[in-house]
Amino acid sequence: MKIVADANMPGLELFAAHGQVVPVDGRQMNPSTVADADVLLVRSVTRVNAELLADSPVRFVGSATIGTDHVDQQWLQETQRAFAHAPGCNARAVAEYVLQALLLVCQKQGRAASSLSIGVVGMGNVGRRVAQWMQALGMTVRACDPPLAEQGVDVGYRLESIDALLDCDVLTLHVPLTDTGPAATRHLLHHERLAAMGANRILINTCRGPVVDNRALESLLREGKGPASVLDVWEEEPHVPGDLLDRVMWGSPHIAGYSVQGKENGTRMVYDAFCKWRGIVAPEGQKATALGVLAQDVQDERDLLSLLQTAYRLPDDYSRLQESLNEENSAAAFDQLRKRYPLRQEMHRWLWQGSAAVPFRPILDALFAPG
Ligand SMILES: NC(=O)c1ccc[n+]([C@@H]2O[C@H](COP(=O)([O-])OP(=O)(O)OC[C@H]3O[C@@H](n4cnc5c(N)ncnc54)[C@H](O)[C@@H]3O)[C@@H](O)[C@H]2O)c1
Ligand SMILES: O=C(O)[C@H](O)[C@H](O)COP(=O)(O)O
Repeated sequence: MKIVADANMPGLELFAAHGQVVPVDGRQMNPSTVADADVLLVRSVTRVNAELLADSPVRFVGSATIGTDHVDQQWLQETQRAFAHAPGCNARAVAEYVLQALLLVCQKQGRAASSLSIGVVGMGNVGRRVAQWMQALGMTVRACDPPLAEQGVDVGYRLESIDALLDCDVLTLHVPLTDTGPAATRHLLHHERLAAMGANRILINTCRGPVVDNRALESLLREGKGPASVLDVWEEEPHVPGDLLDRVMWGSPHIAGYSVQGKENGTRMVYDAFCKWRGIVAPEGQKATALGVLAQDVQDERDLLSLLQTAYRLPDDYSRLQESLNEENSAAAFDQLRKRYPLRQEMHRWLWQGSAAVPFRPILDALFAPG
């Protein structure tokens, strides 16, 4: 069996027991790369559709990602090709990123995050965790998810419209990128909505770049009328517009979900689906032991930010992304930042020891809860 895989997918050795694994640059995959492949394993940068696979014998496609906008699932189904992805694999990494982003902006603005309201747009795997953690921090949480509202799903919050949420102090986006249907999300945050948010609000986008109209955001920020923004994702990746990067508060190269555990979970979930597709029992994964102890007292939000930054520093990602724009080929530099991303552990991989002021206990419990 020939298994063509994105070379950036960790843990490919799991698949090596089942055939010949051929690692390929995800952006360079083309019909000839998959001409004699049985299995295709991708990440978000490979477009999987008829153009890539029509003449290929590939029968199983796995994407080690949460997002699936790069995959034409309908065509895969119509042509009887099995598909699996990794729902929720890196939700925790994204929630840690959002928490740090929020604390950084608040520290810079001299505000207490706990006193703010946050609108969570998209209450799936990531959005629900973010909502739970922000509530644990003491924020007022509001939520929006028209598809779940339509289905009558109870997510623990009253589901409001996106327009109703524009008066929240903070808006955080956790929707898939979609182009059709009443809940399509491309340019969900268009010029009018961004302008309605205004300069006193905070916008965090960790879902997909085109959910925010990047040009509208840049022009509003240039005029001093746009929300303080933290962007992990960009409308035309791997191209990042320098004028927008200069105007956001923090930015990063689509790495919010790039924790060690987020990536490992992604591969593992696709591997389990692959084994099921082949009718074999997947061997158990190894149980991880704690990495060590983080000893730090948490008396205020500054301490909480500093604790988070023992594991990961968003400002470092921002600096690296800014520097990458000086490279002759900044799009290739963007991909390299992602390919060579430093190992980043999720907080729950450590044991935390210290004293905490009462209001911070719920968020610390959530951050260090196993699983
Ligand atoms: N930056 C990163 O590294 C990173 C990491 C993980 C996920 N993501 C992105 O984040 C997205 C969300 O992840 P998830 O795991 O929560 O996905 P999910 O599928 O579990 O949840 C998405 C939710 O969005 C809702 N939704 C759809 N259209 C909506 C709309 N117009 N308004 C409000 N809600 C809407 C859906 O009903 C669903 O509940 C993914 O699709 C992916 O594109 C990015
Ligand atoms: O959808 C996802 O899971 C994330 O956006 C993921 O982290 C993207 O990473 P990539 O597949 O581009 O390496």
